[in-house]
Amino acid sequence: MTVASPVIDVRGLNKSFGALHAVHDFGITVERGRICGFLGPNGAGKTTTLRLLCGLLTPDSGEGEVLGYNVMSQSELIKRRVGYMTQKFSLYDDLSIEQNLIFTSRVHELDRRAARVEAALERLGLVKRRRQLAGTLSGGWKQRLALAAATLHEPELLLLDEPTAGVDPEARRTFWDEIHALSDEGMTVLVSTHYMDEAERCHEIAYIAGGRTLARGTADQVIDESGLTTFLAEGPNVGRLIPRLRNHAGVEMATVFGTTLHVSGRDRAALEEAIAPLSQAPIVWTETRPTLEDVFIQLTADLQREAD
Ligand SMILES: Nc1ncnc2c1ncn2[C@@H]1O[C@H](COP(=O)(O)OP(=O)(O)OP(=O)(O)O)[C@@H](O)[C@H]1O
Repeated sequence: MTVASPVIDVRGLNKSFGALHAVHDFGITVERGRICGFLGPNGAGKTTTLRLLCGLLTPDSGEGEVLGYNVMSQSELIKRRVGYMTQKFSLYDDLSIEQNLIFTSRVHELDRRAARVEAALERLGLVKRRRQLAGTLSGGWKQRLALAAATLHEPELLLLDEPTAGVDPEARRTFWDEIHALSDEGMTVLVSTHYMDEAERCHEIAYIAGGRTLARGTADQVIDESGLTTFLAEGPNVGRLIPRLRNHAGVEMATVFGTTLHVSGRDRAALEEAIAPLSQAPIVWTETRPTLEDVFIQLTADLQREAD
């Protein structure tokens, strides 16, 4: 692999479990040092896609390379060069932080074990807690320990499956600072998440639903390409407008966010027609840039309509 080659360059990946086609024609190119976020509803196929890319599952069909190795035939070589953090905490509750890291380094038969463990403890701010049992750590610290374990062998590609699910905002921010620090050093990161703020912290995102990639690009590109227009209503009890909007042609989504109502659709004229009769004081309407969440709700609704 030359320096300029993408770390991931795959096309047409498919994976079925019996009759369930979990991943349809998945393709992606990710350059070195990029953080790529996978978003999508539960059961969309994000975990399966991550597993296809790190060599834990072999695609039924497809082609391409991960870290310069053939994704169909060299999964063993890929597996050894990636770090994978699963959804479940998979370390030992009854071992200390340090013992867990030593154990992981032995399982992977790493060289320079003591130095690697020490560096990981320092990097993730775990030195003071090194003797604390993993089972007694809070969610955020557990995730940092899991990240330390997943990066101990200095992988070139890191796959994180919902790494911050259930972790408080402060710990999530610290975790993301660490992901960005790794990326700045050249680590390529694929991360699945349900959090919109995390999607915005990725260099690029892929939105997956029903096993298909429905949108791909930077957050701005995904918003621009959605073709959505969004109006925002502010005023007392804006939620009461929803029943009058939902069945109106042109209104594809009407959802309350806090004290504001977001109304979106792709047909601007029809949307303006829908809100016109509701534009009376004290309700104030303004046009706003659609958020990623607006776009994702829209994409999932499209898929649902197709399925019905
Ligand atoms: N080993 C397996 N055997 C059978 N079905 C599976 C297997 N792994 C995943 N599936 C199914 O494939 C589909 C995609 O699952 P996957 O875990 O990839 O989705 P996901 O997007 O990661 O979901 P979540 O956000 O809930 O983690 C689901 O319907 C799931 O039940």
